Amino acid sequence: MNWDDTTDEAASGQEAADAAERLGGPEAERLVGAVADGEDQAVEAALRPKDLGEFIGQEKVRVQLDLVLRAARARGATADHVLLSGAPGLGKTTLSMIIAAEMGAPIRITSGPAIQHAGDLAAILSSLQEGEVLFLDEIHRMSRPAEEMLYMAMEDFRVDVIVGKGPGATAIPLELPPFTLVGATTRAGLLPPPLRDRFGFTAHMEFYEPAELERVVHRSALLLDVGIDAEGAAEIAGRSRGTPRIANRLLRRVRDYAQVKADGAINREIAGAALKVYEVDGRGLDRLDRAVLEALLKLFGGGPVGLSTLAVAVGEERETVEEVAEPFLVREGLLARTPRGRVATPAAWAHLGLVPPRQGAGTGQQDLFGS
Ligand SMILES: Nc1ncnc2c1ncn2[C@@H]1O[C@H](COP(=O)(O)OP(=O)(O)OP(=O)(O)O)[C@@H](O)[C@H]1O
Repeated sequence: MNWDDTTDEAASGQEAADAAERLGGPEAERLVGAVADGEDQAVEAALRPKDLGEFIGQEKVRVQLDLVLRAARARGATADHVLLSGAPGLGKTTLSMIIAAEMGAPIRITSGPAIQHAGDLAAILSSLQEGEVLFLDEIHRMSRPAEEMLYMAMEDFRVDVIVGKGPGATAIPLELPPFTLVGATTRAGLLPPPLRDRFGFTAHMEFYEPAELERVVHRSALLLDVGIDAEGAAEIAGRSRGTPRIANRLLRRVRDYAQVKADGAINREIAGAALKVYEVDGRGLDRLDRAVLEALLKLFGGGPVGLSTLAVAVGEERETVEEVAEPFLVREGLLARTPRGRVATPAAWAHLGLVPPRQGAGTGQQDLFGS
């Protein structure tokens, strides 16, 4: 993205997903990364809410979806196709499973990158049962021919299978049973309008409020059989970057600490001490986030400074700073991307406990160190 783009894309969490796609390691390996790692995948199934009543937060989406599903059930029909957009770890997969459970239907799970040929999609579609939910994660990464096949499947429950090549190729129509497609994307804006228009219901998932994440932490602690008090849950929730997946991951790390260093129960002190060990600060910033902010404030007086210079200063790739660290810093209102370069906000100075330079007083180095 351009360096003068501002908050919109970053705030939506799209960059975190892009970073995961392109950079893999740096985002996927972070304790506060929103993308699932191997351990998450292993334990998440046990922590997923099973019905809409158990699903925390996302009030608007829950109410609207409840209506869509109840109405379909009352008509004895298959539910409309549903598009879920939002950052990684906010509950899109969970919601797709809930849709299937609420409809009493089986679910098939696949993803855009796994469907590279139209034939791959035809094979999946033709083996669906009546009423089945097909969850297509990262739907924006499907190949073009598969996407075009999906248009017809969604609208007419039919696909044309092309047999042969060149002038002799023929299209053989194949009837499909009615099914519900649940598409998930971090990039709703990238979906071609004909695809977007074929979804009967579109839901945008927002980042969670701290109070909602506290409920997520309490619920998960109960399922994991870990004792936690209200302040301990608040401490974890406040550092979870608005994302249930991160809240659950931090809870597991704090649980380890509580088991080794105390009696296994989690309170504020234990949570704070554990997350200090893992270098996740009170606002959910990790080592990389803080290195970027510190360089911006201490070396460049709060900016403006160019991205490449900032990246060299922290010893990271430009892309890592731009796509892994910055989106959350922008979303938190700690850093701004301006046409002249990266600039720290007053909140950034306050967060690191530093004093911003006076207007026109140079880099602010003296103020920073209290002289
Ligand atoms: N509303 C919620 N209430 C309770 N737990 C939740 C909620 N949303 C998500 N979770 C938990 O967060 C974890 C991640 O959720 P999920 O896998 O559904 O996210 P996702 O949006 O599909 O992520 P990705 O885009 O990376 O696949 C799950 O283990 C689930 O238990």
